Amino acid sequence: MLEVRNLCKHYGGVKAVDGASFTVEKGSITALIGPNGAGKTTAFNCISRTATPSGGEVWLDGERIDNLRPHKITAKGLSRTFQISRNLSDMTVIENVIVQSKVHGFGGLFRPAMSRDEKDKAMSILDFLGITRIAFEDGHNLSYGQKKLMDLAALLMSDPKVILLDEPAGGVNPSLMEEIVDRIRALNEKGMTVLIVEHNMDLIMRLSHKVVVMAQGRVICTGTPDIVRKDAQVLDAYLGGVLEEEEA
Ligand SMILES: Nc1ncnc2c1ncn2[C@@H]1O[C@H](COP(=O)(O)OP(=O)(O)OP(=O)(O)O)[C@@H](O)[C@H]1O
Repeated sequence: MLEVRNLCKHYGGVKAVDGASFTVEKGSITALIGPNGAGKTTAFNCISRTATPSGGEVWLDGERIDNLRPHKITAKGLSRTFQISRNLSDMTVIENVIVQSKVHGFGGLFRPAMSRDEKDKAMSILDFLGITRIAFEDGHNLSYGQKKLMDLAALLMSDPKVILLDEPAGGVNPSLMEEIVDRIRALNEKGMTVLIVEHNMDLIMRLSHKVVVMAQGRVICTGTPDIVRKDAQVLDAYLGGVLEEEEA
């Protein structure tokens, strides 16, 4: 469904992404993992076109999308969240959800005129995510985890086919993390394809069907969580320390 071919992004002399290729199969939960600075977020930025790739191609459902503007990519069915919540704190949750979905997070200096349909849709998404109780809370009253759920709600407003989640459980308390995992799984069961960047190995190993490991801008291993866990190169580059810590 999503195919990344030889993707490159250079910042001056820094090869943030250096010829990365991988695919995300339709209906899968695919994880993109790797040590800090491996190029995961940059790859996300290039796929969603919030950064311009220096080279390579991105294909969605057989159509090349790396030359499209971000809102066109959203319209084709690909949406993403950001590592840092883009919460517009002077608005309520429901306003945030609607505004973010309209302006892709780069505007929103006004209170939105919300149509009845938009409100109904936003409320049903908040209901699905289990957060209707905070629909009319001000953004600045939310916990970090609730903001993550709000971002997820905003992303679902565009009816995406594939979603890119950048550290959805980062900094979230364990019980809310379980809720987020549960909701991602429920979305996937409804047919949503998911690409996820996350540092929490336990979450990745439980949730994903396939894992793509990046290091220094390149893909060094791809496989099921079990295969990736045992790959010598991955252990060497990254997982060794993490898994040894977990097993200790
Ligand atoms: N705008 C930028 N300008 C210059 N260098 C950048 C920029 N964005 C990223 N980099 C560099 O590119 C490399 C990859 O960064 P990136 O944030 O994509 O890694 P990551 O795998 O997402 O890391 P983390 O897990 O810490 O979020 C790093 O060396 C980073 O310093």
